[in-house]
Amino acid sequence: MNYEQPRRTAVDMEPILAGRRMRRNRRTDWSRRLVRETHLTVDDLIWPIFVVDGEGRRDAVASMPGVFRHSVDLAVAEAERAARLGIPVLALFPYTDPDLRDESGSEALNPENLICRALRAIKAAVPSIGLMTDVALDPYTSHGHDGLLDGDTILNDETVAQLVHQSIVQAEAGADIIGPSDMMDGRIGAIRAGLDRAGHMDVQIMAYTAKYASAFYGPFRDAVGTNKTLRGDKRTYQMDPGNSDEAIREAELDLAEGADMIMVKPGMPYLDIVRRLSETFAVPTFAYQVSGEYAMIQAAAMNGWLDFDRAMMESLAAFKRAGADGILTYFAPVVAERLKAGA
Ligand SMILES: NCc1[nH]cc(CCC(=O)O)c1CC(=O)O
Ligand SMILES: [Mg+2]
Repeated sequence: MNYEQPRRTAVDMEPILAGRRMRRNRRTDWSRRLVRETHLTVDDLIWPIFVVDGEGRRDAVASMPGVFRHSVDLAVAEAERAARLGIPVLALFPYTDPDLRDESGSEALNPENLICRALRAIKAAVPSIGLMTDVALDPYTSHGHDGLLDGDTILNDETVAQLVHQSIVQAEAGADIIGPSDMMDGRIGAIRAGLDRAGHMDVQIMAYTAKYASAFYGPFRDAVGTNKTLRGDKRTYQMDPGNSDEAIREAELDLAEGADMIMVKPGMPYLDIVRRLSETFAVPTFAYQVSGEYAMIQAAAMNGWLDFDRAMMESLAAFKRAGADGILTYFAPVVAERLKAGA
């Protein structure tokens, strides 16, 4: 068979193109760089790290290859590394000893708890880095829920009162940004008022504004030990994955209550929400590329099914394109190193 184009089927392209050739700008590397609309920089990164009791401890998280739970001394070393790389903020998450977990999550209020000790140690050693903390009760409760339970019911207002207390304890220990991830109603306003009354008017709040009831949190729950403790699911407080307008109302409320920054979580499956919120509100809008997203890319790369570097960088570029001002990502140190190398 001869597959050569017979002359008579050749189309005259000139009237169709009329000189409009999109590929012109894509021909060379310098031109692609020149016309690129969005850029990822190290300033976009928030690095979530896990801390655990002990000393010299570095426990691998099985479902998150490359991620560890660090004891406070080694978390300080990680913070030094982050500062060297220019990462602006670390987000701290505790693996609470099972013996310290109880029905009401009382360890969350202990000024000597793991998170507070980590905050003080990192602040003292690396004063230039921003520190964000998670406000919710799940790593501290025996049932793994973010709130207080009465039977099977999460008590909203009672929970909020405890979250206000938790926030003040964290601010006292040195938290710069409070990150309420619990999805109780009214907690942003209550936390703002509580922080102000306690003299912490400069402590920022990044609200987990549109946090969905997602399967993509699985590996994180391994890391903080809540896969073992969690009874049931979080669908009475986290958002339904089918909803988008509801995210707008959540953002309106959080901003009216005093949030300095808003966040969408998970990230990649919810880029439409990132776009809507960043366009609608024009306030600093963040996305959390969660543990399950990290695990997906890592697992495929480890199998040789994806090019790790390219998939990672493309996934992060997508957040910028969607309008995010920054990304919480477990890839942060690897990305920062890659950006520093000029790649
Ligand atoms: N308040 C808990 C919390 N804070 C951050 C994450 C998930 C982060 C991730 O998956 O990387 C979760 C999990 C949950 O709601 O069960
Ligand atoms: Mg809300």
